[in-house]
Amino acid sequence: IRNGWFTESMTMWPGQALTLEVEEILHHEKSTFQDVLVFQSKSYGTVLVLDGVVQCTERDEFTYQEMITHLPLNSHPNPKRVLVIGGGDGGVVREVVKHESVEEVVQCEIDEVVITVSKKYLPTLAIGYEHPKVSVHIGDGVKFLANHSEEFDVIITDSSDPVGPAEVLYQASYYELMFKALRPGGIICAQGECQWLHLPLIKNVITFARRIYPTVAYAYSSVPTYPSGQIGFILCSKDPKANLAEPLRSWSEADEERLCRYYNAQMHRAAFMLPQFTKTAVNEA
Ligand SMILES: NCCCN[C@H]1CC[C@H](N)CC1
Repeated sequence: IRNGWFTESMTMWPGQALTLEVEEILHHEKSTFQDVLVFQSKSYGTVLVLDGVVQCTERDEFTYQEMITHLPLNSHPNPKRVLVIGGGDGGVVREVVKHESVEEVVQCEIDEVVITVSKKYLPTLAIGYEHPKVSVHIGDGVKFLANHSEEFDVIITDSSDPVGPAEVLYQASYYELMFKALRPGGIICAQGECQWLHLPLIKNVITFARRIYPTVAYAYSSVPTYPSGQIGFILCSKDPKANLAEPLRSWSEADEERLCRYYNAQMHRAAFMLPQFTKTAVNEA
């Protein structure tokens, strides 16, 4: 942080950076896994940063949390048991419990410091932890999945970038583990990086995902404080006939208004409509 500004500049997105004006540093510590920083920004509310990378801000987190959750959940006919890998800030579990059909949400987060810090400084996200349907397991998602077979209807991988603790979550072996942990008809949704910055990575993940799952799709949404202002999602289904781009279930407009600020049935469909350069890359995968 220099003269009151925080800058996110990473080799993962060379030649560009995001800078946010800082009002106050709220917390800064090194956990076992990563550097954890929380600051009050001038215009984006409280900001969580891990190893120098913006994870979420109070102002725009809802776009990402709603889309990574409701794209898979509204693509499943009757989701009862949901697993969240990562998601330490609590935003995804806050969204999952909005689905009446869900009976249990299990979250596996490797770094307890992220949960503790989110409960203290990001209460509008960590509110998810207060719900009776939510149970939290502190540990490595890969190890957790290895001990669970055919248990979950939906698995959401709410991860940071493929550098550091989340690197293993972008490999074929991890997608095989999720496949094994899914019930028949199960769906996974993983943080899928950005079409402007990571097309080779996206192509690589889709290529191996297609060897494991019968249905694979890429979607994206607008998130101002993520690199290039967008983030993608990789969705896979065990159902060969699944059309992930068409919501199987949707709320009434009144419920959409009550429950979400970004997601609705139209945005669900729109998320899968890709610009030509991405569509070509995804089709070639
Ligand atoms: N719940 C927030 C999860 C973090 N999502 C990622 C953070 C880092 C970004 N470069 C990409 C999305």
